[in-house]
Amino acid sequence: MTTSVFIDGAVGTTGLEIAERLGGRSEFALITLDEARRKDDAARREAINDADVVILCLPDDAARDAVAMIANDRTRVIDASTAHRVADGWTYGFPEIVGRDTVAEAKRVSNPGCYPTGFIALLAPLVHNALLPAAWPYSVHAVSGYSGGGKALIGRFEEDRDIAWRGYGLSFGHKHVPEMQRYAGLMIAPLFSPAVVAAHRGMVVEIPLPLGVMPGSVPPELLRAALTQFYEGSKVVTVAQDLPESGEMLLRASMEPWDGLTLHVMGSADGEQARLVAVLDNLGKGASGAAVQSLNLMAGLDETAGLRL
Ligand SMILES: NC(=O)C1=CN([C@@H]2O[C@H](COP(=O)(O)OP(=O)(O)OC[C@H]3O[C@@H](n4cnc5c(N)ncnc54)[C@H](OP(=O)(O)O)[C@@H]3O)[C@@H](O)[C@H]2O)C=CC1
Ligand SMILES: CC(=O)N[C@@H](CCC(=O)OP(=O)(O)O)C(=O)O
Repeated sequence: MTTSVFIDGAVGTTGLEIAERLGGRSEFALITLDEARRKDDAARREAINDADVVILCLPDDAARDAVAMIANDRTRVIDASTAHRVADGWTYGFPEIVGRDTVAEAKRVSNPGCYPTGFIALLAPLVHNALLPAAWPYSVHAVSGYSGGGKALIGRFEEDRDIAWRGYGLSFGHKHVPEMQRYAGLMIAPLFSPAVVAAHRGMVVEIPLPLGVMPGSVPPELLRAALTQFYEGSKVVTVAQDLPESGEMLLRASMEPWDGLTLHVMGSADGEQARLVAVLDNLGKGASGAAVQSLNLMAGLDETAGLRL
């Protein structure tokens, strides 16, 4: 059976990468709107209601408007925006965390944010299994390639080649904090310090852990073992067992599209400190790859079909 798919926002950064991953796949038939009609509400309404699955790759307000255009009981949604990530009635599209069957059966799926993907992948299994405390003020430092800010930020970084690093979120309240707190099961909102580097894609999310002063904490090796067991069998998420041989971690500006996620647990010799680090592609498991993974499950297919792993 063919699943018809309409990508609303198909020529944006996320939309284009989803279309690339669906290209040549006979299980899906893409509904497309030409340049003259892609922002025409009547045309979008028709395409949305014709589709079995609509994937929203739009700014938050436009995503809310698109959902309001659905006038049938059949059309299912994957929303790549932040609009519905902690909204009632929506399933968080993180199959490894919420369960593959839950995503497969969902009608309204909210694609996780790019930074929260790394944060939640590292913390949720450990907090849910009481290996790390829920009542702790976690910090999270992260860098993203500039494609994370869509067409506008890509334009800015490609115009001004002198920006090497851009810290932001300086007045707090970043839009990703609520989903990080909710799905990692935390009692206290994490302190989030995001930044952008002069690379098109790629992301590193780091959570420093002062284990020695954290109540009920366990040694770093146990944290790594628990994550390894949790993600056993996943073709998308890998837990590194050793330190990189070179003794350093690199994000390369030439990174190719990649839909995987690698988790690292690095611990000090005395076990008093650890660094949890997630490495991903903001446009891969952080956006388009995750949307295709959920779409595969919703269509009853292998979750990794068409992914770049
Ligand atoms: N980039 C990333 O790494 C990630 C992005 N996301 C989310 O995905 C969504 C899309 O982001 P991204 O692809 O980066 O953004 P872009 O700015 O690259 O693309 C957004 C697209 O939406 C189009 N658009 C805007 N308003 C409308 C409308 N009313 N009707 C139809 N089309 C419209 C834009 O048109 P036009 O081309 O004319 O401007 C543009 O093509 C956002 O909500 C973002 O938060 C999520 C995770 C990561
Ligand atoms: C580098 C950059 O600007 N990143 C964006 C997050 C990516 C995004 O807009 O998408 P999601 O919220 O859907 O993940 C930001 O920090 O606002």
